[in-house]
Amino acid sequence: MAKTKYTREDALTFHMHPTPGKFEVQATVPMTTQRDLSLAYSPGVAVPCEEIAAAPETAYDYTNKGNLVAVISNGTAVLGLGNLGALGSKPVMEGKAVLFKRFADVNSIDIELDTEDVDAFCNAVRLMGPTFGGINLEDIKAPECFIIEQRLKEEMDIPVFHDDQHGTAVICAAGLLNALHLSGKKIEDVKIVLNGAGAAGIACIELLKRMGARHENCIVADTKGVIYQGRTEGMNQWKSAHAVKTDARTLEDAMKDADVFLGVSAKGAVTQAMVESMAKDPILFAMANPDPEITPEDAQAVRPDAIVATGRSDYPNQVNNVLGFPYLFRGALDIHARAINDEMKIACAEALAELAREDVPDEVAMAYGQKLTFGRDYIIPTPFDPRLIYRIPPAVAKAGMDTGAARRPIIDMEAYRESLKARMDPTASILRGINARARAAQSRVVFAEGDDNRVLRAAVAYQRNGFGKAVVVGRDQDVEARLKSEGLGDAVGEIEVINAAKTEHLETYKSFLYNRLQRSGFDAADIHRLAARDRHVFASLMLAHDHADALVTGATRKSAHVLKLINHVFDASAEHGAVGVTAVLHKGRIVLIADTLVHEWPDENDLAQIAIQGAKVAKSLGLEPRVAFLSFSTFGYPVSERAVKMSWAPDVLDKMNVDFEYEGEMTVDVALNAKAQEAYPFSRLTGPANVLVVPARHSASISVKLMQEMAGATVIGPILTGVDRPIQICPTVSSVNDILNMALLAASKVG
Ligand SMILES: NC(=O)C1=CN([C@@H]2O[C@H](COP(=O)(O)OP(=O)(O)OC[C@H]3O[C@@H](n4cnc5c(N)ncnc54)[C@H](OP(=O)(O)O)[C@@H]3O)[C@@H](O)[C@H]2O)C=CC1
Ligand SMILES: CC(=O)C(=O)O
Ligand SMILES: [Mg+2]
Repeated sequence: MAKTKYTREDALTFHMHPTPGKFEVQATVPMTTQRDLSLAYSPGVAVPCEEIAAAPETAYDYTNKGNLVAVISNGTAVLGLGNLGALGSKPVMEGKAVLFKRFADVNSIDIELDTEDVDAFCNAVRLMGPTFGGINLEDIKAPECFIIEQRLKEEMDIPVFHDDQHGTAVICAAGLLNALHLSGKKIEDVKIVLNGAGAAGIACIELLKRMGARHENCIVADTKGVIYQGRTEGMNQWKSAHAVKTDARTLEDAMKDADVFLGVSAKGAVTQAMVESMAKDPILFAMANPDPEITPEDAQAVRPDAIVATGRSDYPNQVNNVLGFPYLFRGALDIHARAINDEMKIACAEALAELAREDVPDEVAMAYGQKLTFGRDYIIPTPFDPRLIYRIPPAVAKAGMDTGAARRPIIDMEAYRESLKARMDPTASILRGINARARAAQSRVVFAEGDDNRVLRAAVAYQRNGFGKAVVVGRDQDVEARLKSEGLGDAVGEIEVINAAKTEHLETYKSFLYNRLQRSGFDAADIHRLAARDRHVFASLMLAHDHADALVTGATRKSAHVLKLINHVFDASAEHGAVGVTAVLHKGRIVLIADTLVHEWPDENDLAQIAIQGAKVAKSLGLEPRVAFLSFSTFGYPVSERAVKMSWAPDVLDKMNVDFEYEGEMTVDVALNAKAQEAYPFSRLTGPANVLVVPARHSASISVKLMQEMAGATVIGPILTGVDRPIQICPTVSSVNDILNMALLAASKVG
């Protein structure tokens, strides 16, 4: 798996834009009219206040409590970076909050408490209990974290869960169950060495012991070495509980003949010599963040038989609590749990382990750009597995119900599973799918406009993110100056720059172009000008000669003009079946609008062709296409001469035996709204449309831009489809990210 490359500047820019930090708060009720105001606030708000005061459990009905979790830290053990203080921990806590939302649709807010005093900390958290449905404690160092969690659990009536302890323990247990399964060893027989006797370490070893690991087979070590019976230095009661009778004094001693190494300590704590001394088929979970105790490369260099996991997303086998806390809380919140108990944790671990052993569906493989099969490099589900949301919380909720932790049991588990599926935003997995496919394709993408700083930044990002090779068309000195002015001087040697006038292939390109255009009024001088001076034509020629795999252009000139130039080299016109399809992503929905680029005023045959290309793009994005032909009338009313072609287009498709749903003509609300569709029971659409074929390019442009400007929708495209080679034409207003997205579409051959 390629390592994701980013610079310190990338990390800072990510956190600074579009606004400082990683999330904002949004209202879920209308706040427009005087009436809204009187209901949301005084006087209407008094009614739920009184109800809750009389019956506290109704807070789950009238407030956001039931789906709100606080991520609370004092910053004393921020990842493996040590004590960075409360404020220094805020980026991590904001990060956990957005992970809650992204993976389990749990609303979450970060709270950083500026105290290392256990009493002050506990008081603050306890007092804010009414606000939340659960408390996720994070990055608080041991041993204070044990006291804090224990006390808050006793004092509060909502789940209090220290993620570094139990989240880590649950994922570690899930991964270990599967790793042992693969190496044919049993938990009760294996010799386990744990390095790091803090929050994560103590919880991991305790859970593994509960699951069958034998006390005398487990050696725990910390900065002072092995925790043996009788040791006095650097001890506390939680460490003492795991002290064993042993002659081993150092980690090195302990690792000899060990079957399992678990690291929740610090970067580089393990050497290759230690790994070499382990038993046959060793298992190493080097979980320190952001850098592991030993890298998988280093471990496997000396022990190719090792199964290795880390806490990072850029290696196989990510054993990270991100796989646990979102789903544990989802399940706990949905039963209005009083606590997250051991049974709920074990159910979570077992459900995760079981999921990894199952066949990975194609949609997951597509999202990862590779087939994942249970084995040494896939012992635990990947964090973006869309099955997690409907497989893990039900297991947690059921265990909570079975053990009396539920205040409100779930009656219909099947309906619950369905409701969990509906929580997830499908657009995220689509974007991820494009990313992963581009990464797997490793395409050489030519960026035609090397004289534009946005394009250069996108090209650098494309290559540095490991998607493949970026080639820019431009003059070396100009590109160098531009990169330097963007603070990307170090990218000068990385990116290949091709100067059209100087390339060795110019004569070949010119003769190819002359052959195509000699009977269209172009003479030799025109051909030279086009091939050597026009970067759109030149870049197209590179693509036509397989000197690149994909092309991105259009950021500096109007799309229609660029398309005309590309047509000198490729058959990318309406007559040849080219179509522009734009993806509009908004509020968890995605619709494709076509034709947004090529056909000015399509007739019914063109419209059928546009539908076919639109459906093709939908399928390549993992959607089941449902095409609607749009108009301002629905099934013949009101009658209009201009709209009639939209009702003829389905007739054209009827004769073509296509394999997707289509219907029309209809207005856009009927197309998109299941309720509105009920008025037309004869309609062949089985649900809201996701491909909208519009009557003309002007209506396409108006719809897309209106959504973008008024609703703030994310727009990807127009995706040029129906052309032999992957070419994408960006709108001139594109940002760096838009251009990068277009490059990824081209690279992954969507369209
Ligand atoms: N992958 C994942 O999901 C997770 C990973 N982690 C990682 O685990 C690590 C520990 O986190 P946490 O338990 O919260 O922190 P704590 O501060 O509570 O505990 C750290 C423990 O590690 C020990 N330690 C530190 N450096 C070394 C070293 N070089 N050799 C041996 N022992 C060492 C400390 O020893 P002593 O007691 O002597 O000070 C202490 O016992 C961090 O790197 C963190 O990122 C944590 C949670 C989840
Ligand atoms: C993953 C995590 O919680 C940590 O490293 O602290
Ligand atoms: Mg943590």
